[in-house]
Amino acid sequence: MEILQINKLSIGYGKGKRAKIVHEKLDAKMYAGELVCLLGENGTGKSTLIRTICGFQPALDGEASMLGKNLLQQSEKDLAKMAAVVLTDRVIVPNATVEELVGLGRSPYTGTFGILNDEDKQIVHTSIEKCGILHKKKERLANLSDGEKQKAFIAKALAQDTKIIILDEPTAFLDMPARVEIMQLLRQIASQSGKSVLMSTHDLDLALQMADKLWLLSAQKALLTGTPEDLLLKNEFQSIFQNRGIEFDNKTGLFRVGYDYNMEIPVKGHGFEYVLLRRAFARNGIKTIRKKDEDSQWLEVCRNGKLSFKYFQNGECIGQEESIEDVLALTLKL
Ligand SMILES: Nc1ncnc2c1ncn2[C@@H]1O[C@H](COP(=O)(O)OP(=O)(O)OP(=O)(O)O)[C@@H](O)[C@H]1O
Repeated sequence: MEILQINKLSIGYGKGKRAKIVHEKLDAKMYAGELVCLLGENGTGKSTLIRTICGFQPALDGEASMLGKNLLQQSEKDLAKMAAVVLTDRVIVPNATVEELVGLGRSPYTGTFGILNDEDKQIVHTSIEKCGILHKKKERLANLSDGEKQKAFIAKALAQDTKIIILDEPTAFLDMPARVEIMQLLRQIASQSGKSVLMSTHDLDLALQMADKLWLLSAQKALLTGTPEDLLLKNEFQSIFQNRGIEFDNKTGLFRVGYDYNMEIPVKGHGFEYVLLRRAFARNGIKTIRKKDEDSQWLEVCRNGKLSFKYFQNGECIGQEESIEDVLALTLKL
């Protein structure tokens, strides 16, 4: 089921002649139960897009709609029932407990004084439980780790009981295990509760593995959308992140640093040892090329019981080392 649709949406700042257009005519769709990661280099407009969709800043043109209703024309309270938002520059109330923060998620449904009824309290409890921080329910936010704090904000978004959850860089400032945990939690929320989750991130590797769809935003192109695999097949990452000496390797889904090579060495070998040797050599400006039959001198990765790196000249071994550090030193001497 289609949940969110953005249609010829133009985003940016200011009005009229002095408007700063960040992007024009963006189109995208999001379906129920999908985790969508919004990716793009610094300054391409991810936060601007997210803030516009959430109604925190006006669109310059076009529309964003949810289940047929124009999000950009909703009252704050109605919008809060449609989409829950977790921003990086969120206001932290350090003295509030996890339970109190998550309780704020119920505010679109409570009266003026924000008093929670039994059903609200149950929803708050379940939301905290789903985020795996029930043991921190009575803890003050100031006493939580960054990862736990993020989970508390996600629990608040869950308690808001919306079809969409939108998050701006929820994994920023977290260490690797915490990033994975937050992504897994969001993945679970999308697939188990049928909510649509849209998040911006710089964690390309995690997004490639865990997102159902990616939205790629770049300065040159409009918004490219699709499964990570389709975008890899179409070679879209290369054009988007082609910048500042990095290269995107479609086969591994990883970035390669572009090196200036000043030497080439024919190498015979394969497997993990060869990959690591190639990486260490590249870092030192040495390009490894596959040994051809006619090469008279080459380096060979040998695995006869013990790993060794041997230099051959006209079929004879002229030097041998057992570590990458030593073979590199030998290579630079030769
Ligand atoms: N309040 C503002 N007024 C005018 N221009 C702004 C404002 N905020 C951001 N911009 C500009 O809009 C463009 C997009 O910024 P935005 O913060 O949306 O990018 P981003 O992709 O989220 O970047 P990052 O990955 O660094 O967070 C940038 O050129 C930025 O300088």
